Amino acid sequence: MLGMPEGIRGCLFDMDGVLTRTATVHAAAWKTMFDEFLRKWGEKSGTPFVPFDAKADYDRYVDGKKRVDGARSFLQSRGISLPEGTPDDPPGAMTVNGLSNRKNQLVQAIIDRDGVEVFPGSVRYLDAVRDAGLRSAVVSSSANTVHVLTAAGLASRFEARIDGVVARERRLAGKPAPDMYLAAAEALSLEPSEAAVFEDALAGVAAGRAGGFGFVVGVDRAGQAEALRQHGADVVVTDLAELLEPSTHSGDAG
Ligand SMILES: O=P(O)(O)OC[C@H]1O[C@@H](O)[C@H](O)[C@@H](O)[C@@H]1O
Repeated sequence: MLGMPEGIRGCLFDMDGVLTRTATVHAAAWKTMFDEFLRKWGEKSGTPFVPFDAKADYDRYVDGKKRVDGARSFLQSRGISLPEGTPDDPPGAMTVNGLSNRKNQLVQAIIDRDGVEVFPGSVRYLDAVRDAGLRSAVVSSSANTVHVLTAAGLASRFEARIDGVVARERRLAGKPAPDMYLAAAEALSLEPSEAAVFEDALAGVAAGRAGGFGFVVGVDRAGQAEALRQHGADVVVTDLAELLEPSTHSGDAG
């Protein structure tokens, strides 16, 4: 009925791009910040300005990761090494933390201005999970998770939350390491094999595979179904509601 194998007792949901239409909001904020930076960097180093690609660069280096991990990972892809700085660096300072803080300023401004849209199919799926008596947690790298879930009207839907704030407090490694998902399974008193992971990011499905979870659902919002499979998805859907009608999705979950 939920499009998952027997034995799954709980669902661990990524948020941005799975529950809420916020992956594109993050991608836009990353692009504004990195393009500001890359222009300055080009002038300083005498190299041409090559803009951040909000699809290719975002999907490959940034999506699904903790903020500073995403910043560092993209900079590395361009051979740029900046000092780490500290979390209270001013937004836009030429450090990994300063650039990350600038991106956060931008993303929060967009969310405050435009609000948050939920995917209706995901809300239907959350309803079905609750009605089936399964447990559920949200597992997001975002330190803005509470703010986004509240704006989306989903804050009371989950029994556990492992997000960017919790990961920082508990020093959990970020996705693609499985640690955040493992912490969520533990919070629900489930073995990884009893939990399903729902992810739209390559780093996220990789975390699901690395943690030995019972089922990894790739949610393809960006035309990257094959890459999601290669990184660890057992099945790929374009919307969670497809799992409520199992015959329409491609994969091995009958
Ligand atoms: O900057 P935040 O809100 O802490 O979010 C960190 C990351 O959270 C992830 O959920 C998003 O996929 C990334 O795009 C984002 O960068």
